[in-house]
Amino acid sequence: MEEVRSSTAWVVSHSFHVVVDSSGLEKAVDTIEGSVPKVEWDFEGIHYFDNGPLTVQYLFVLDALNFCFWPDKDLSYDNLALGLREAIQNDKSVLDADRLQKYTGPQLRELLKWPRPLPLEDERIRLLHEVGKELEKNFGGKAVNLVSSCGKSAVALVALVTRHFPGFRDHSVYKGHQVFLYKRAQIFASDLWSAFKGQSYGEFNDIGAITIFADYIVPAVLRYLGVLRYSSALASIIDANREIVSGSEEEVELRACTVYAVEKMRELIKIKYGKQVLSVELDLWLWSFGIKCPSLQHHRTLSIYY
Ligand SMILES: Nc1nc2c(c(CN[C@H]3C=C[C@H](O)[C@@H]3O)cn2[C@@H]2O[C@H](COP(=O)(O)O)[C@@H](O)[C@H]2O)c(=O)[nH]1
Repeated sequence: MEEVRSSTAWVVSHSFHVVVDSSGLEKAVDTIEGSVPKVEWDFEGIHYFDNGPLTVQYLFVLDALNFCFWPDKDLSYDNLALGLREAIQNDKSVLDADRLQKYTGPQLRELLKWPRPLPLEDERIRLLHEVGKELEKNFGGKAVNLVSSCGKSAVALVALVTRHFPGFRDHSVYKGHQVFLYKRAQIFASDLWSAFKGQSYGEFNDIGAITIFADYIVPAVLRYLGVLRYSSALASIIDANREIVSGSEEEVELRACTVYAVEKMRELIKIKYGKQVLSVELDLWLWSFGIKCPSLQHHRTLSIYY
C-alpha cells in the first residue's frame, strides 16, 4: 500500500484545515503504553461466518456496500452486516453472482429488512450489479476465486479488487495530486484476515502493509484523542453537522491525515516500546472506541467510499 502511504503523506505536508499533532500522538501512544487494546473482530456478533467460501462472498458484498450510513440516523453498519447475514441464513444463494446483478432498490431494502430507501440506494444497486457482473465474468461468480488468486498477499488482493471493480477505486485529487485511500478494498482484506484468524482464505503474509481504513469514525476518535487538530472553520462545520463535499480539500485532508497519523502511531510504538503493531489492530481499537461514543461529532460527506 505504498501509494496510500506516500500520497497521504504528501497531503499532510500541504494540509491547511487538519494538522497531525505530534504531542497528542505521543500522549495517545503513552496512554496505552504501546499496547493496542485487543478488540475481537465481530465483537458485536453481527457477521455471517461459516469458515468457508460463502463467508468470503458475504464479506465481499458487505464491503462493496460498506459506506454512508449517517444520512439515516437509525441506520448503521450493524444493520447491513446483520441484514445480509440473515438473508444468507434464509437462502444460501442470495449473494450468487447472477442474483447480485438483478437486485432493485426495493428488493435490497427487503433483503435487509429496512423499511425505507437506503442512503445512496441507487449507487448501492449499481455497485451490487458491478460486483455480480465482474465476479461472473472473471472469477466464476465466486469472491473466493478472487482471494485464491492473490498468492496470500493482501496487497495483491487490494490491487486485484481495485483493478476489476471500479467502485472500490477510492481515490481523490488534492491540489493536483492523486491521493489513494482504498478504504473498502483494504477493509475486505482485513475482514478476511480477522474473520479467518490469518488462516485459510484469511492467510496473508503481508497484512502489515495494510493501512487504516479512512472512514468518518476514526478521524473523530483521533480528534478526541488530540491526535488531529482542525482549523476553526472546519471544526465549526463538523460540530454543526454541516455537509462536507466529497473530494474537497477538507475531506481529503481529514482522511489522509487519519491514515498518516495512524502510521506515525505505529512507528512511535515501535521506537518507544519496541512493539510491532498492525494498522488493522489500531483500526479496530479506534473504530470500536468511536462507535461506542455516539456523542463524537464526525464529518458528513456523501460518498460511496466510506
Ligand atoms: N475504520 C473502520 N471503519 C469501519 C469499520 C467497519 C466495520 N468493520 C467490522 C469489522 C470487524 C468489526 O467487528 C467491525 O464490525 C465499518 N466502518 C465504517 O464505519 C462507518 C459506520 O459507522 P456507523 O454509521 O456508526 O455505523 C462507515 O463509514 C463504515 O464504512 C472498521 O472496522 N473500521
